[in-house]
Amino acid sequence: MLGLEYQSKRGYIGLEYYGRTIGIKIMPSGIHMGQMESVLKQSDKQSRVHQLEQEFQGKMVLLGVDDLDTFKGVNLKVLAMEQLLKSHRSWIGRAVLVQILNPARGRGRDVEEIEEEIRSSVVRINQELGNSNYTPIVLIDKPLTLAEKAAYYTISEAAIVTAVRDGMNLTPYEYVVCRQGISGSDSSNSPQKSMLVVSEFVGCSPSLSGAIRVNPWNVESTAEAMYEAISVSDFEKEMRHEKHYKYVSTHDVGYWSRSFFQDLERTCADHFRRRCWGIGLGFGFRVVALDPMFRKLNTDAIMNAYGRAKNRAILLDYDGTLMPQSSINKRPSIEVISIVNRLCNDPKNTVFVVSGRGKEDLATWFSPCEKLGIAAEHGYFMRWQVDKEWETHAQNATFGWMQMAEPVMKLYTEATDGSSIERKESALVWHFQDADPSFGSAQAKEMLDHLESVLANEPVVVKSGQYIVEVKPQGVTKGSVAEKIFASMFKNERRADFVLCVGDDRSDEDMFVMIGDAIKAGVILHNKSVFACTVGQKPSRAEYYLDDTVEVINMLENLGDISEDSDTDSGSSS
Ligand SMILES: O=P(O)(O)OC[C@H]1O[C@H](O[C@H]2O[C@H](CO)[C@@H](O)[C@H](O)[C@H]2O)[C@H](O)[C@@H](O)[C@@H]1O
Repeated sequence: MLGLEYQSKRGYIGLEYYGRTIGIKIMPSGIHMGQMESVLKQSDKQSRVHQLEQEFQGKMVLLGVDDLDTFKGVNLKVLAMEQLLKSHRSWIGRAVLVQILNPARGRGRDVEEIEEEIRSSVVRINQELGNSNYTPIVLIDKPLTLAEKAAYYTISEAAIVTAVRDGMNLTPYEYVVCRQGISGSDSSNSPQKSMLVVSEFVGCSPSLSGAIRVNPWNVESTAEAMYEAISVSDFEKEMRHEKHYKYVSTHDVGYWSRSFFQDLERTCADHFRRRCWGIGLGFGFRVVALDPMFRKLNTDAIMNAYGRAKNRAILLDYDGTLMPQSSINKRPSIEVISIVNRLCNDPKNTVFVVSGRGKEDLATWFSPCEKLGIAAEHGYFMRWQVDKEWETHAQNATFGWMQMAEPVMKLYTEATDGSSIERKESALVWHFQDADPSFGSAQAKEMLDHLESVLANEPVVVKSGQYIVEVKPQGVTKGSVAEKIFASMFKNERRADFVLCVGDDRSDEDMFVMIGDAIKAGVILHNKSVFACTVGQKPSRAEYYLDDTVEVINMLENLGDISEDSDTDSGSSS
């Protein structure tokens, strides 16, 4: 949604946005039941009902209540009424459309034109199909009180809403409540009837499952729906009314406001313990929420813990962690190779580079680091050290989905100058780092949605990363890499008592989450020497951050020095 990460929570959608969860839920507002009931009790409403019952005696009234504007589809409704009478001539003289036109909220040529159009249709139809005793369409274009409108609702057999675009539109709700009447009155003891014909383009339409739904642009089918509404059996009218009244009366504004406050409390429960920072200017201004425990990684603290530990797990992401994102040459520098080697050569250490990159590049680049473990393609391939075989995540995985994903990526590549496709053994990646930034990210959001729908039934996930959209097999995450490393150390009686995990992007968050799970499961000794660290200050599951790759390299260099010193010490003492 909007290219942002979201989860389906219980009954609503939770958007993850700069460290906060934004809850999104459809709440079809509803009416104020108390207000409606007090209107129904008004004496002038009752007397107006009696007058209208006499005025329309022997007639079946279909009712429209709309504002005078271009979107309400009033003329379409009038034309549908004409069609109903022409197709079912037995209703001529018996069916009447009463159309209440609330005064326009503004004036302008479009309003004048639509008003003129409605009037001339009504005059023409009434002349053609009416007579001195029968007016097929009654247009009421003066302001009415709610009590007067309630009287019209009460005497009408069906309410017709044919808007071509609208918001919620509570006319059908008001109609249903008026047809029910007041509890305790004589009429409310006998079963009530009501029928609704509602445009599919109106907000309330999905909530009224007993309504006859129409596309108002289709005049013939709207006419048939209006005919059905007045001619079905009384029993069916009662059943539909009962269903609607039950929903409308229980889901009023009070219900939805209580529901809203419950959701608000649940969604924000966690926000109170976060620290919020305003960053950026103008349209770029954002509120970022960070955990109060989120802090800069202290070099002394990690060096002390490192020095004390006996079994260390060190998991390092590559791009954005060991390698600056801006670097053109992506090969690790001699300095990085030397630091990684120093860490690997310490027998207390299990060191892994955990990356989304392919295994050939990583193996070539880190070939001087013989004891380094490599997890490539987010862990689809893992190798414990240079002289060991590559392990594959799933032996019998199928990749037929690539033939579905690639044409979609090609479409976006053709339309987005500077973008390209990377084919890995287990994944396909669309890159847009060299495209226009805003167009590239807009295309990426659209493509992500497109791929998710095309691949909905395939065993893959579609993820966005640093200027990439990637399709990869389900279950392949850096989190499962971390899990395997901790489990293997535990099995070999080398349970980790020091964990350093550094990464910069979304895929690395899976490792941070897994570390928490491993602590709970006891696979890692305790959490005093656990350093989950993201690169850059941003919402993260990591407790620590370092500002950039330079700080990461400096910190690793310090740890490498400790290992080298202890190696020298043990060498000299032997
Ligand atoms: O897990 P990482 O080590 O962070 O790797 C993730 C992706 O790295 C590569 O993409 C990145 O580098 C590209 C330039 O070489 C750049 O265009 C892109 O924006 C970066 O995300 C790699 O190509 C991807 O397959 C990895 O998933």
